[in-house]
Amino acid sequence: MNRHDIALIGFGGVNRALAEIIHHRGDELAEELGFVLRVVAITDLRLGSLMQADGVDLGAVFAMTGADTFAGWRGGAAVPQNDYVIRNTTADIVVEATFTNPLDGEPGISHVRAALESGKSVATTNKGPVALAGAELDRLAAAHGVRFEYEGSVVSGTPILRFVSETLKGLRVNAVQGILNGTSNYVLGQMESGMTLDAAVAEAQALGYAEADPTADIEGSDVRLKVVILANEVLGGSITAEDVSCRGISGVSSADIIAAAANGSRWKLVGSASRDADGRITASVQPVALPSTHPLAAVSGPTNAVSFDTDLLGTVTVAGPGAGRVETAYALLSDIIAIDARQRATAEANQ
Ligand SMILES: NC(=O)C1=CN([C@@H]2O[C@H](COP(=O)(O)OP(=O)(O)OC[C@H]3O[C@@H](n4cnc5c(N)ncnc54)[C@H](O)[C@@H]3O)[C@@H](O)[C@H]2O)C=CC1
Ligand SMILES: N[C@@H](CC=O)C(=O)O
Repeated sequence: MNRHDIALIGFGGVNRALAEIIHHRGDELAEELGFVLRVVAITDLRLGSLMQADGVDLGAVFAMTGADTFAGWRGGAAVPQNDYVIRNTTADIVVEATFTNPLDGEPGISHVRAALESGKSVATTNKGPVALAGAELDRLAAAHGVRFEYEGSVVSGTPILRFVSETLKGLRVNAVQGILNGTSNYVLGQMESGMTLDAAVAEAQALGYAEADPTADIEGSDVRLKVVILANEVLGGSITAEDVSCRGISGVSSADIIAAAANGSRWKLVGSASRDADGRITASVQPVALPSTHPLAAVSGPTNAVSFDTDLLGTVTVAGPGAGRVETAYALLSDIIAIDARQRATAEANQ
């Protein structure tokens, strides 16, 4: 049976959840998908790095506690030798899930670049490389005959990007608007129930929804990156983060929320982008008090929703999990499945 060897770069909530899926559901997935998944390398800031071409014992990794590192393990080191591991691992797919850096996309961009340059396909949930260097990395992947997949960079495991590129084929999407951040939506909901912003953020962190620095969720820079990705992927734009005006939810007070509720409205952090007749893209992130009749008003908790304005079908709205460790790990699995399908199609075409 075909096999994909995986290198996990970053071993926090999302990549650990992917490793658990592979560990617990690997046999079932192999039967269903026709390929085996095996982890052959892991790097993480806290754990160090591990390269084992014959497959990492994931049970032993899950059993690590406290200050344990990979030092002393066969093929292990106490420091995360990311570049060395990415370039020298026997993996054919590198899964990048280190933190999203909204300023310059590093170290994610360098990790993805190193993987593609060394002939490995990449699956990532890291928004930095996609939003800040997506076009360059797409070109690099094509030049090396490998894939760069990033379904989880927008709306977690809910397959927004492939929904547009595969299911909405033939339609022209002119605008996109959505609730694109699970943490801020969860926080606004908890504030509706009387919780403070700080307490609600702490809950979102514990639940695995928030960024390493939750300022990105609250001040809107996370949604800003997602708007860039949607504008470029879905509307065919080539905008940058600077083109997206951005205001987060820190200015929305409990009093604002109570006043909105009295009018039947709910505050939501809305990201949007639209293309005018000349092809110019206008994009923004801002909190809006939506009337209860608005399709996005009822979207609660870490759920996200995106509305696509299309020429032939009118508005199509998709809702689903927008954050969460397991939900986002599923996005990575869907990327791996897409990489496998593309490789098989190429192999068949070359026969
Ligand atoms: N958690 C979620 O719901 C979602 C997360 N994402 C993105 O997925 C990525 C991972 O998210 P989580 O696992 O939740 O974050 P996390 O903070 O739990 O894990 C990130 C891991 O990367 C490691 N790391 C950071 N810098 C590193 C470096 N230079 N070298 C090696 N390891 C490094 C950290 O030690 C940590 O274990 C982030 O980019 C996040 O924005 C995307 C969609 C949803
Ligand atoms: N912190 C983000 C995670 C997904 O991108 C969010 O809350 O949406």
